Amino acid sequence: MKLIVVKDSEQGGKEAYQIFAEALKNGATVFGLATGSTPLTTYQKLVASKLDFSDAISINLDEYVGLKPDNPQSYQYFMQEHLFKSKPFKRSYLPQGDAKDAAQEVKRYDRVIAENPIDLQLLGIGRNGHIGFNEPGSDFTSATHKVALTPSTIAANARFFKNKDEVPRYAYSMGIGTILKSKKIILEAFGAAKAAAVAAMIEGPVTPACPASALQKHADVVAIVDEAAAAKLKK
Ligand SMILES: O=P(O)(O)OC[C@H]1O[C@](O)(CO)[C@@H](O)[C@@H]1O
Repeated sequence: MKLIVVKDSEQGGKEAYQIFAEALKNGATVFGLATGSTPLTTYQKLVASKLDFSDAISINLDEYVGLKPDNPQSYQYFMQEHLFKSKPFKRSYLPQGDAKDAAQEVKRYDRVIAENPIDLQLLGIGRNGHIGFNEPGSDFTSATHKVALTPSTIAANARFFKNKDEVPRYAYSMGIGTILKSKKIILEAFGAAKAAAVAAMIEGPVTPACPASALQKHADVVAIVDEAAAAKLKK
């Protein structure tokens, strides 16, 4: 795993932007995207740039179960607001939060990914080491699935809702197996709250206790980490 330590999320966004620009220049057409506060500076740089994604495809990592796409807390809405309305892609895919049949929905999403192999996947990391919504204990070979969120993730994401009770209890998420099939991966982590997860991801054993440690098995991962999130690394 290549590690880039930056001063702050602003610098981190610039580094990630460069990798997106390079990938696009080199013919990448399918971009895996993430939500949460972490990728925001990257999206700001993409929006401010001249990069053209109108021939490219985006595939998001996850979506809350039960939320309609026009719900302001949905990841579909988030992506529209922060990226797609300014930088449209030819096609943008997210799991459908209000799908009637969960089993069909995860199959549909896996077909989308199989038909559009991901060239560059952007990831954040949860305080408990989750990637996408693959919580500790997740199977490293998993495909898209319905996940029960842990109390720690519900508490962390409550800041985006009126209160904790409004946070959905389930999400659809690409699996770790799906994520590992991406050709190249950028993982961003900013802030002291991510320091323990970053140390476990990079220096800890490869174990489902830290889902992000699965990235040690991938040949082309760039971790972009700010100084606060890098603070618990030994080297
Ligand atoms: O970036 P945040 O808001 O700290 O969230 C951490 C991670 O958890 C998720 O929200 C779960 O999907 C990711 O999208 C994100 O990268």
